[in-house]
Amino acid sequence: MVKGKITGLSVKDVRFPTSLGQHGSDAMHTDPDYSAAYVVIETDAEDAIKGYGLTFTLGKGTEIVVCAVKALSHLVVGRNLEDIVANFRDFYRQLTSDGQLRWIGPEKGVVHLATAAVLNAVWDLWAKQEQKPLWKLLVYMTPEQLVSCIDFRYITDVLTEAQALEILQNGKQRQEAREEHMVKHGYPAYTTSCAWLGYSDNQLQKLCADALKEGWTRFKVKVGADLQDDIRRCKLIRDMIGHDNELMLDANQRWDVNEAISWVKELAVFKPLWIEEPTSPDDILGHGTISKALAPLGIGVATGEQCHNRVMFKQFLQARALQYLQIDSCRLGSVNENLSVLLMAKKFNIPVCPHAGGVGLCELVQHLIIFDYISVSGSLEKRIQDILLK
Ligand SMILES: C[C@H](O)[C@@H](O)[C@@H](O)[C@H](O)C(=O)O
Ligand SMILES: [Mg+2]
Repeated sequence: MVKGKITGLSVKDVRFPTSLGQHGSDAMHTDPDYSAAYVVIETDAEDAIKGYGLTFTLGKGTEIVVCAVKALSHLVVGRNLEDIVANFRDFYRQLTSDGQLRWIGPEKGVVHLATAAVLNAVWDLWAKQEQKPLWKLLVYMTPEQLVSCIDFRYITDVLTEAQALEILQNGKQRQEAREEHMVKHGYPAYTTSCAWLGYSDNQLQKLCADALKEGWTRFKVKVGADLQDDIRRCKLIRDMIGHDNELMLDANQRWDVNEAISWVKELAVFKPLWIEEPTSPDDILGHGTISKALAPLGIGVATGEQCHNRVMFKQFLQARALQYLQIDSCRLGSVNENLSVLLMAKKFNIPVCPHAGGVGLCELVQHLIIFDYISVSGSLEKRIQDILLK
């Protein structure tokens, strides 16, 4: 039973000096300080349970997201949790359609990151009051309840409410067996922590050897700044992991479209599964061109960590511009918007491989992808989740 009126919302600017060790560095973010705008909401309920939510940021940007969270808080404080979850679609709309704040979005950029942090806290509060981990709350919601959380505005040309319901109803079939599988085996994952761009070859070798020893079988390497460095590093890692293990590349938006194609062709000998964010995250048709050019080499295009919203994902899917869809628990408008993207991916039969290279993201997004397996896609084929090693 959900209960209580939201009586307070606070937000903290939390930063870790990861840039000192070049942890998290890539071809575009050379000095990232992993950070978060961290939201806590309180209610007047006797249980005193609080909801915790965050959005991932890098250093200075956190200041601005914190301001945006404060600007949204009047839409949250004073509301009854029961009313929010009974009509979650409306609440999502109120947060994303505020007459003054939507001008600096809409549903993108700082204001959308702030929306994600606030809504993540609301979902956390709901799951805690129900005494379930978030994935289980989602798995045990009815298809009607799930659909009532989604804002279908702008996506009904590819996914109507009725179609979403049908997918979720089908997802209920043999759901118990998939839940058991998740509890026993967990979700397949790859490590992104061995080969940040600022790491030396020695460091890369050591981390890769450690990860192999721990049983990791899939590895992501940062590329995009210097072709000769990329060739050397990819060779190093491929030689270590062999051809039974999987290699993925991530360029973090470094290239123009034609440059991406020619650069990745030079790296094709290392047989990467995908090239991630080869160009601007907004260039849907550019991703389509790259996908087409690399398909004969067996290399897919992965993107999504900086894809603003469901509308962009809709177009990526319509344009067949990605082969691996990387949802992010804090870039999209929390669980609500991620649900719509999971359902669209199912409709287009595109595997979802969540992004989680950032503080808190691994912990959050695993709930969404476990739900996806149990209740939406029902498949683990070509599906792996991003994981940071401690
Ligand atoms: C700045 C960050 O570490 C990114 O490099 C990271 O999210 C990366 O793109 C990833 O896919 O994990
Ligand atoms: Mg990435």
